[in-house]
Parts: sequence; structure tokens; C-alpha cells
Amino acid sequence: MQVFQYPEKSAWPELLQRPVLDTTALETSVGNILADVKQNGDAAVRKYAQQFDKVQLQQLEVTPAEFSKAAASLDPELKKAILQAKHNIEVFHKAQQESSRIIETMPGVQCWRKAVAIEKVGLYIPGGSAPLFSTILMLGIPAMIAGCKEIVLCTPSNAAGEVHPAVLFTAEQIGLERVFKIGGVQAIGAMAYGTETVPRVHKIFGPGNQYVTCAKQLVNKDGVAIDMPAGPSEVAVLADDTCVPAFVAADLLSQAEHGPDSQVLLVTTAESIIEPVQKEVAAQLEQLPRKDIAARALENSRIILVRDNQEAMELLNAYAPEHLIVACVDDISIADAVVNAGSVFLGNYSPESAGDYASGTNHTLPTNGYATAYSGVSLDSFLKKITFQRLSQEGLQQIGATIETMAAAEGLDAHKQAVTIRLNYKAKK
Ligand SMILES: NC(=O)c1ccc[n+]([C@@H]2O[C@H](COP(=O)([O-])OP(=O)(O)OC[C@H]3O[C@@H](n4cnc5c(N)ncnc54)[C@H](O)[C@@H]3O)[C@@H](O)[C@H]2O)c1
Ligand SMILES: N[C@H](CO)Cc1c[nH]c[nH+]1
Ligand SMILES: [Zn+2]
Repeated sequence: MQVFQYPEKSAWPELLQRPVLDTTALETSVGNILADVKQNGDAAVRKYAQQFDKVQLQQLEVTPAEFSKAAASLDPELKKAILQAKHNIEVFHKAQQESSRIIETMPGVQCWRKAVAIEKVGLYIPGGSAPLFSTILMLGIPAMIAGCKEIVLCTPSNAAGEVHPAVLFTAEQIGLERVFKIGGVQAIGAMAYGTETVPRVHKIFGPGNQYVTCAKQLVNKDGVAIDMPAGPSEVAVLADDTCVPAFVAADLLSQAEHGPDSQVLLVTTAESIIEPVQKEVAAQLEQLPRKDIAARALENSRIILVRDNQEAMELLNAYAPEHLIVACVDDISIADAVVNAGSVFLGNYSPESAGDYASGTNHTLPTNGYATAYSGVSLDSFLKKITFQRLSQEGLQQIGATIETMAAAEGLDAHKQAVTIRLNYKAKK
């Protein structure tokens, strides 16, 4: 990781750049795959599964027998862990339910909002380089709590056409029945446009690599809602001299190991921790089975020495990290200054992995600076808030003149008339 000491503000934009992608070439190739899936359905899905995942798919949908086999083969310890995480994520997401309240803005003018589940949703579970069954908990649990009627899950299979047993066990525990062995762009296309076997959905959720994220953004232009652009994982750690360098290194590596296009940042006010963290990163990297991937991500990563916490937070808010860890003595007060981040981890004992798996918060989060404007997935992501209103005759009398005046000023006489006609109405006896 390259070190930058007290960079001038003018140098920040370049310093905080994510790994650059050739988005034009990416959009062209992804757009072509989507167009093919839209036109040719399952045949195109099978063709790209063969091309990118080296699998000849016979049956696209997972069968009940495959679910049973997966449950029987899974390690009991892992089942127990999944159920513990499921419990915590359920507790945190159920607490996000809000009750509907009728608000009377004027006498006789009542307004309220009702949360209604999006009927058909598609969940994408990454599986290219690691079977992210934890993501099923993050997407499936809020979808079930919201009450979505049709939930479709797509995830890539291995070359033998099998889906990882933990993916199937987790899906089954949540009550997700429709799982398709489709990954990448073809999965996003299948859920966006529908095929002979995959139902078309109204909103697509889930993280993925650059191809998946680009596909979601393209189908969004075609009228299908998406949660957010949740691309290559990233973490920024703000540490002072009270941090434990070994912990900081472990946190940086935890996101670096996701993919070569991941990025991690260490921002610090303490020059004295830089070398110990670097030594720890090097030592811990050697022990990782995914060290080649993590090492490539570290090439895109940086250590930045800043003058004080205020400057640190200004820089971090400009970066808008997916995850922010604050390993500082005054972590709680620093947290007040967070404006742009997907999810924040405070103190020396809050590893980012806790949020990835089991503490209860959602790990599907905005990357690539989108935390400036997007939130991570939550119960709300699966709901529409529909507004209702009921005006009594007296209510319309109260507010009528206001509406008539405004409509006339906009030159929209029919709008005005919709009020006037009622105000002048004499009910027939
Ligand atoms: N932001 C978040 O909330 C979050 C959460 C979890 C994971 N992630 C990220 O998700 C990503 C998972 O990536 P992954 O690759 O392991 O799995 P993935 O499932 O996203 O992608 C695998 C698919 O990519 C497709 N693909 C591969 N090469 C292609 C090509 N040249 N053209 C078109 N399609 C191609 C294949 O069809 C394959 O099935 C990682 O980058 C990780 O950092 C992000
Ligand atoms: N850190 C990822 C989100 O960027 C989520 C994840 C899943 N499994 C492990 N990590
Ligand atoms: Zn992770």
C-alpha cells in the first residue's frame, strides 16, 4: 500500500479514485448480453452460462431434491452459525417496521402513508469467486419481513451445475423456494425481462462484480428498479495511536480478499502506526488462501497520513466508503462527523466482518462513492410507501381557496375547477 503524507486538498480527488474501469467497453459487452437474454430467453442464459461459468445447464431451477441433499450435507456447526446470524438480522430488520399514522394537516384534511411490499423481487447472490450465502440473509430476510409475494433468487452454479449447499440451506431456512442456477449478467437479464423459466421481477437487489453491477444499472435504464450500485467491496479505516495494528491490518485484508478490484484505505493521524500496520498486512497476507486476490487489491490501496481528525473526516466524507471503521480513542464523537458512508464500525472491537455476517446490520451497501447519495439495503428497500388522503366536505371548504389560487396562478383551470365544482355543489335531496 502506497503511503501519502499530508497530501494537499487539491491532490485528494486523484488520491481517492477507485480502480478505474473502461466503462464504455464494459457497457457495450454487458448491453449485448442483456439484449440477447431479452430476445432469446433461456437459450441465451444457457449460452452465457457455458461461456462464462463453463457449465452446461440442463435444469435452471433448483429442485426440492437438491435442497434436501444440501441440508443433509452441511456441517452442523455452520448451520448453527447461519441460524444465529439469521436471528440477529431478523431482529434488526423487524425493528425497522413502522406503523401507519393518520396526520390531520387541517381540520377535515387527513393524510397518511402505508407501506406496501413490492410484489415481485429478484435477489442476486454472488458466487463467482466465493459463495456469498450470507448475502441471502441480507436480502431474503427483509424481503420476507416486508411481505414480497414473489421472490426469485439467482446465483451461479459450479461447473458441474451444482449450487453450494450453504446457499441452498440458507435460502430454505428463510423460506425462499425459487432458486435459479444463473449468475452474472445473464441472471440480471433473466430477472429483468423474464424468460421461459425465470419470472420477471419489478426490482433487483444484490451485490456483484463489475459485470453484474453494470447489468443492474443498464436494466434500470430499461425501467426495472434496482437497490443501488453495490460493486467491489471496500473499507476505509480511520486509526489513531490507540489502535491495534494487527486488528487494522486484518480489517484491511478482510475487504481486500473480496476481489482484485476491491480497494482499502488506511487514514491515520499517527505516523507511528504506519509501519506496524504495514508489517502486519504483509505477515497476515502470507497466511491467506486468497492472498493473490488480496495482494492485487492492495495495489489499488493507500495509506494516508493527515493532520487531525477533522481533516481525516473531511477526506473520508469525500471518499464516501462502503465501510468505515473508526479505531480511535474518541470513536463515538468522531462518528458524529460521518456524513458519507454505507456502514460504520466503531472502536477496536467492531470488525467489519461482524456486519458482513452476523451482528444484524445489512451488508449490501453502496460502493464506489455512491454512499454520498444512497443507503444500504434495509426493510424500506422492499417497500413502497403509498400516500392516502381523505378530505371531508368541511376539509375541502378549509383548503379549497388555497388550491384554487395556486391552480389559477399555474394557469391550470381544470385543476381549479375540480375544487370549485365541489364547493358550489348543492346535494340533491
Ligand atoms: N457492495 C456490496 O454490498 C457487496 C457485498 C458482497 C460482495 N460484493 C462484491 O461482489 C463481487 C462478487 O464477485 P464475483 O465475481 O465473486 O461473483 P459474481 O456472482 O458477482 O459474478 C460472477 C459472474 O460474473 C460473470 N462474468 C465473469 N466474467 C465475465 C465477463 N467477462 N463478461 C460477462 N460476465 C462475466 C459470470 O457469469 C459469473 O457467473 C465482489 O466484487 C465483491 O467485492 C459487494
Ligand atoms: N463485505 C461484503 C460487502 O462489501 C459482504 C460480504 C459477504 N461475505 C463476506 N463479506
Ligand atoms: Zn466482506
